[in-house]
Amino acid sequence: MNAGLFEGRSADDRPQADTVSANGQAGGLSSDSAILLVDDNPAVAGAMQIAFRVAGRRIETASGPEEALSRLASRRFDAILLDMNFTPGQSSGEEGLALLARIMADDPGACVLVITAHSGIRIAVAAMQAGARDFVMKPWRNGDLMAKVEAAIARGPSLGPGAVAGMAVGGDASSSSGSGGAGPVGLLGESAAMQGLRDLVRRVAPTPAGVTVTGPSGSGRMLTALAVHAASAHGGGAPRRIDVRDGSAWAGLPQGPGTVILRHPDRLGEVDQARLLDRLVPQLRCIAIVDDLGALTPAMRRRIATVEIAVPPLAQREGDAVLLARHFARLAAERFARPSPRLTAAAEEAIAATRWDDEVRGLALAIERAVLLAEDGTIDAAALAAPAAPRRAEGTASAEASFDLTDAERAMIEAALREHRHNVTHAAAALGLSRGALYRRMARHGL
Ligand SMILES: Nc1ncnc2c1ncn2[C@@H]1O[C@H](COP(=O)(O)OP(=O)(O)OP(=O)(O)O)[C@@H](O)[C@H]1O
Repeated sequence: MNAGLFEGRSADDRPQADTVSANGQAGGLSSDSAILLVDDNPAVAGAMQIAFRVAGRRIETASGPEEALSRLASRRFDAILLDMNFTPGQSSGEEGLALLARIMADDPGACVLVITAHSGIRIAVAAMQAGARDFVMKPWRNGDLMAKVEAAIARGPSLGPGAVAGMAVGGDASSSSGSGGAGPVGLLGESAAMQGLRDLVRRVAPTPAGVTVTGPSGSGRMLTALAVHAASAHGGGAPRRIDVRDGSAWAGLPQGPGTVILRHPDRLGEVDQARLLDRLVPQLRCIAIVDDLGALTPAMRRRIATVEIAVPPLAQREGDAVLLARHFARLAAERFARPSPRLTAAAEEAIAATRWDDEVRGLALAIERAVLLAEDGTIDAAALAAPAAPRRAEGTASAEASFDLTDAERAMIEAALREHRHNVTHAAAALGLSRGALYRRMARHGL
């Protein structure tokens, strides 16, 4: 927040010769190094953007914690420059320290340099204790700034007090620098439910325990599974993902140490679950996404479901729908090369009040559509009410009556599954079917 730019425009404002190599790049920073600057002061952001661009670096900016976390959820940065105050009049550094704690908890390998005023040495020390790799004092000299960023990236993560052994995504500078590895996974949301979910992920991920991820479809189960993997000992590489309903995919099951994300083991019958179990070697860490824990055989449950992580439906995440909507709006604007749109207050109210079909995925789709259709960079409530895909009315005849029995059976099964939050055992009971019979019908309808 505090002002403070360059100490005048001198030769020092340019990167110093000893930090620039023959190809014009500063020392250890590659030309595709991406830096994230988190600062709400447009003058600081503008000055830093110029400084990094002159040095041939790419830099993105975020004006506060929400935007910073959104950007960090969509890509990995080689270094993060973090201002410590974002609210006018604030100088305690608490906002910056809170954001630093969140960044380090999500990714202990993150390379963070904090930006403080000269009077902020106490804050800088607290930040270093919390895992920051260095600090930059305002006003800064561009040569020093580049050298510090370069050195911090090259140094690699240290196991500071905030770091949990085994959780760091790789232990050296190269694996933390974003080019390789799966990188951290941003599970956004500030609701108590999401904070609890992230805590559980952090506690469970470093262990070899089998984890099942449950919750409604579209709520972020795969993202949660990826977050468990990213924060685990094998988090440096992409995990194998296998939909076990596809028998031919079983050949891809790792036969040694590693992690596999198994989709839908609960959709297999008992015999196939036993066969699958035989293929899961002891050193393999399993993270499974299931609709119905009760459909797992006891043996399968013991192997893959030591801990359950239940992803809460959006309706149970106070305030998160709007935050996610802004995140998806930013992502969509980037993807479609549009200016980042603003959501009106009415649009945000509508987003918070809507029960999103298909959960987070449904919200993302509505926002993407609205971004594409937005004409003046604004998304209002009407833009969100854009035509939804025609849905069969639940339990009633659709507008265009259909007497197709296959369609009717599928509609009833879908309705029962929705009603019982994809708990197959309960849905089967409601339909008067055995679980096996329901699974067979679900398979027939591709559900
Ligand atoms: N908390 C979150 N923060 C950011 N993005 C999210 C979050 N939760 C979900 N998403 C995004 O929403 C979309 C749907 O999430 P995901 O694929 O994880 O759902 P799912 O529950 O695994 O769905 P299904 O099992 O039906 O495939 C993805 O694009 C994901 O990145």
